[in-house]
Amino acid sequence: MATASLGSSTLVQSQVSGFGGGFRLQKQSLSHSNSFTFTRKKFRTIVTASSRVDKFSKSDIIVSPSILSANFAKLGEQVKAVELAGCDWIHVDVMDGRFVPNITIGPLVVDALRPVTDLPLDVHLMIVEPDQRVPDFVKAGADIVSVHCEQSSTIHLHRTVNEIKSLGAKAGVVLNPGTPLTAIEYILDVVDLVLIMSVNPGFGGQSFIESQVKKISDLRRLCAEKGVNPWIEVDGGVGPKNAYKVRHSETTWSFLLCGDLTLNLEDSSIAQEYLSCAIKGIKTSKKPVAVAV
Ligand SMILES: O=C(CO)[C@@H](O)[C@H](O)COP(=O)(O)O
Repeated sequence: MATASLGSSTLVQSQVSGFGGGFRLQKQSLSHSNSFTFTRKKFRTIVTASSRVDKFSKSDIIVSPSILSANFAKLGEQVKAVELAGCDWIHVDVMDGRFVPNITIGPLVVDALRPVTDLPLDVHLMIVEPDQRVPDFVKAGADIVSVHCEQSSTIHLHRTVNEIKSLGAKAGVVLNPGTPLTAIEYILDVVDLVLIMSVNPGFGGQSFIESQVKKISDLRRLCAEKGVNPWIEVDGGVGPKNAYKVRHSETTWSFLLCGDLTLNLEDSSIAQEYLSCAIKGIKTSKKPVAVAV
């Protein structure tokens, strides 16, 4: 079967070029005393998590495709393919089979992806007690770590958000479709990003929940009242046909649109074109105009 492969020479080249501002060479050891241990030691070019994200402007429309739909046997190649197709960040969906009914990946996969791309790794933790795992994900190379505000996931939200920031990553907070904005009112001043779930978390390929459009407008109003300007990310069921609903071009506030990009394309001849069109389609999505007949 043909794949969306871009070949290893492309990968190697992009590892030695394409870095932006300040980086340093550092021997890195990943270790944490949780249910698994990193023992791998290696030399790696380090770009700080914040500097990768700070290269983006809040007025940009950012497309952050989810790796959930990738062929995991070809993950590196497929991440490179979406990068070359023009995406901005890579969205990494981490699920534990407890907070959500699906199990995906852990820090080892983030660690494996880090040398593949210099795009920000935007890690969404759909797990119970994320504070237990945050250090592993940041050490593995996450640039943004987002945790759920629901108490069935994060017990001490303010503490966990501050923990993420103290480790040098950007901190995001996530709301399920049924969770009201009041749940994050008192941490809006400390978060870098708010992620509005426009599907119930756990699976790709679900339909966009329309009621979340109002929640996004209400969030923008709340942020304005509080004088804060976090990234606003909308995740689930977003594609070229409906992205305009969650993008508000009248302001300079950016919206990050995840999902709806099928990474798992098996035909390399159409994969790159398909991905480029999908990303462009999301960024330029417009409300259809009624035509008189
Ligand atoms: O976090 C999730 C689902 O829980 C999302 O990131 C989805 O993976 C987005 O995929 P589509 O809904 O666009 O297919």
